[in-house]
Amino acid sequence: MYGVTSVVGIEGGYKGFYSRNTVTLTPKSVNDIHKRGGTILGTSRGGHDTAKIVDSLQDRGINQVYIIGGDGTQQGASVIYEEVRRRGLKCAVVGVPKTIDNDIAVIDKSFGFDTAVEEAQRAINAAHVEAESAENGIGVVKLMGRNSGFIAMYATLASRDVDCCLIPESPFYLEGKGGLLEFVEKRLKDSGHMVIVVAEGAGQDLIAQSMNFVDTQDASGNKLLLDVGLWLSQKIKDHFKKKTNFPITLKYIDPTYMIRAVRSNASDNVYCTLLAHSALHGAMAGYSGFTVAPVNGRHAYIPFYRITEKQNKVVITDRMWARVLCSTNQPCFLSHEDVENMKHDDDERHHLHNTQLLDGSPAKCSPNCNGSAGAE
Ligand SMILES: Nc1ncnc2c1ncn2[C@@H]1O[C@H](COP(=O)(O)OP(=O)(O)O)[C@@H](O)[C@H]1O
Ligand SMILES: O=P(O)(O)OC[C@H]1O[C@](O)(COP(=O)(O)O)[C@@H](O)[C@@H]1O
Repeated sequence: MYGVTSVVGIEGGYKGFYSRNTVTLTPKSVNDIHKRGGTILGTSRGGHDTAKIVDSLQDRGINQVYIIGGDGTQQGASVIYEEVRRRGLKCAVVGVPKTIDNDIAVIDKSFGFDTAVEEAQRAINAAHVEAESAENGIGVVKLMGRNSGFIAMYATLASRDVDCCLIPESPFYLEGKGGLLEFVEKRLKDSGHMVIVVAEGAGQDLIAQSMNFVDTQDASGNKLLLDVGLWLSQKIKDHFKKKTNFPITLKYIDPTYMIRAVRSNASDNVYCTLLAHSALHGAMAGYSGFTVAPVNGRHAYIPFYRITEKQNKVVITDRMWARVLCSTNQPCFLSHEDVENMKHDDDERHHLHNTQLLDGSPAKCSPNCNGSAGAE
């Protein structure tokens, strides 16, 4: 349609720009990739040398670059775009949102999220079957979600077999009145079994405290997480060990990488096609410096600075989290005062955001240097 003659792939993430040769991508070579999990190009953490990346774009004569990944990747794309602009290069920089965590701000959802939620159902179902079959059976399922608990939240709502959902945004505590252990005991007495879904980033402060853990980071600068599923399982076992006549059977399931590795589902496949079309039309129309994705159901071009200014997180004073609490009947672990304070903070943030929009803040999604189209 646009008469493009050459499309190349960069292998191994950002560092692939300057440490590897490109691979030629043709309609034939990518024809079946939606039927596989993972990535044909490979991925990596770290390795963001902006100057070298833009040198490589320049040397290779690349005039459109499509960068696929999560919120860290979009941050990287944003600084590449700034450098491309600073050098005055004719190269469009486009971000495509792909992460199962759904932690990219502004957009309706990221590619991969639906698939992850769907696959998480299998693990929850297994945990439920195991828990139901044993005396005082407890199934603990860990799901991905480093800072954002969307997978855990949606999987919980979708499955309806979950008795308690723990996410990074909602602090919890174990001991004492209103604590998790009290709830577990009560639920076992009432139903004889239960399923707990925990997002990998939940309760990290609690674990760090109990283990005197010092922060370490991966190559991308992300905090290395401790295994909340193992920790929680042990705490629950320890609690019931102290009780006489209350034997439990706990099964811990960690399906995280199995979930990330599956092929995308039908809804994500369609979504991916729309993202690709939209991204391409945007770059061909002369835009640059944007992430493409639907916002309130409409495909939009969102300037990088809007995408990178914050992370998408579950708002625990919103209705969706209330629906989870309603469906599980779990404690909310917060006092009335905590909730009011959070609401107040959210209102203030919302007000500030709207004021910035009305003020007409920083740069807009800019037209590409070839300037064939696009309004500021
Ligand atoms: N603030 C940043 N500035 C520039 N590059 C970044 C930034 N954050 C992340 N990156 C780059 O994006 C890559 C992917 O980020 P990471 O957080 O690992 O994954 P994700 O894209 O899934 O969030 C990193 O390895 C790094 O090269
Ligand atoms: O953004 P992606 O690649 O879909 O995956 C996000 C998930 O990957 C992780 O960063 C873990 O991945 P790695 O073990 O490969 O570093 C999780 O913390 C996070 O929930």
